[in-house]
Amino acid sequence: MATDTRGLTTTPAVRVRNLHRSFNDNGGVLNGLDLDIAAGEFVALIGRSGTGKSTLLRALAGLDRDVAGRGRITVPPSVSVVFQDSRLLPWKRVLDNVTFGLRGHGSGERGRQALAEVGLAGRERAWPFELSGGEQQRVSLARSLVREPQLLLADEPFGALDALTRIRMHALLRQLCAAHRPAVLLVTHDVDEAVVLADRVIVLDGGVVRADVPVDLGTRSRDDLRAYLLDELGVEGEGR
Ligand SMILES: Nc1ncnc2c1ncn2[C@@H]1O[C@H](COP(=O)(O)OP(=O)(O)OP(=O)(O)O)[C@@H](O)[C@H]1O
Repeated sequence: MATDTRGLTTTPAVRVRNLHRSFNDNGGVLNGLDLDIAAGEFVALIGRSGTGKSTLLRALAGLDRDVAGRGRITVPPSVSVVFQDSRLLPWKRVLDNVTFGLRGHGSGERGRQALAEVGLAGRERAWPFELSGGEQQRVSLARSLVREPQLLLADEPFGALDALTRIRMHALLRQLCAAHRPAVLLVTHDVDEAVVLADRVIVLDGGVVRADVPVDLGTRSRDDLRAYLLDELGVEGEGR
């Protein structure tokens, strides 16, 4: 059981217990992983290349049903996923991409609102190819958030963007999460991104959680946290 800021017991939005995943006989990728994410909590997941970050995210998204493994996963009913590429449908206009699959009255208006929230008011009738990479990721975020997910899974969503656009997208994601309060699991290679965005940073290694570090800037500076996490990742010369 997780506890909230008042110390009260809360049911986590995400609960993973003893999760195992393997792709061949060379050993497991996930080896008994446990993880809780509270409702509204923003967790960043870092780890060296090939440690199983995407494997974990896909397991939470239910996108790995054919993969060998066991363990218990509980996620909320409403889950959205954002990937590094925006995965927009090229034959649909921006608004239709956002509202695709949405049912019910007023979905067009909800889509328009979501586009306004990500700074794309007026681009509803554009085609995806007319947008920049950053704008396409904004549409992808709008498409996720219009569904009001209780859990947002993001796999390197800003990995393909230039540094300035990334910074803008960080601000946007923070703003969207403050407004909608989904639980978030963000997979990233970027320790700075993790520290800037997350309430908690998890380091994956050997198929389990190696470190679970709250981002509490009252007790620790961002630089200190960054150095600590780089140490945990085994990045020589960058640690404390
Ligand atoms: N569909 C698959 N079939 C076989 N092996 C796979 C498959 N998906 C992942 N793997 C293997 O599982 C391991 C973990 O992969 P995963 O993509 O989860 O790592 P990651 O931490 O997200 O890596 P990166 O940071 O490089 O994106 C890797 O060794 C990878 O080769």
